[in-house]
Amino acid sequence: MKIAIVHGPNLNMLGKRDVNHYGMMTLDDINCHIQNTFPKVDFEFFQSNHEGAIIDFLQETACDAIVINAGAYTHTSIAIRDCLETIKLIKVEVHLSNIYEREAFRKINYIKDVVNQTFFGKKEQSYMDAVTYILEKMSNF
Ligand SMILES: O=C1C[C@@](O)(C(=O)O)C[C@@H](O)[C@@H]1O
Repeated sequence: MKIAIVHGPNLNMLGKRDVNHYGMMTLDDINCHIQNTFPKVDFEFFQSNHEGAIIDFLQETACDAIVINAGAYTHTSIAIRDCLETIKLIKVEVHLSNIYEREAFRKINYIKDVVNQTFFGKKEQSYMDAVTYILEKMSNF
């Protein structure tokens, strides 16, 4: 069982972004934290600042489930939404910050209704909750 962890634009800049919203961890810290928390799970980590590259990755993935933080594309990308809608895997959306308690434009979410679940507002813990959700869901199959 392999889980893809997909990080969208600007998430490679974690550590330099607003710590109040995103926490202190860098992207490498978060990826290591995920792997260390779930040592028996095989992960594929992917980050891109490019919408098309994210879509290419999603279309080609051989993973069994997807965790995606689409970053700002969450609020703009019908293309990523359409891509996720086509993929018949367990898909979980995450956000470090609470997108529903920030600017109005962050309340627009093109992704939330083409994924199984969304976790947000708990900084890196949002990713851990997403992986736990997937593992529980897969153990029920
Ligand atoms: O880049 C990001 C990160 C984010 O997805 C989050 O993880 O909280 C929230 C988005 O609104 C923002 O554009």
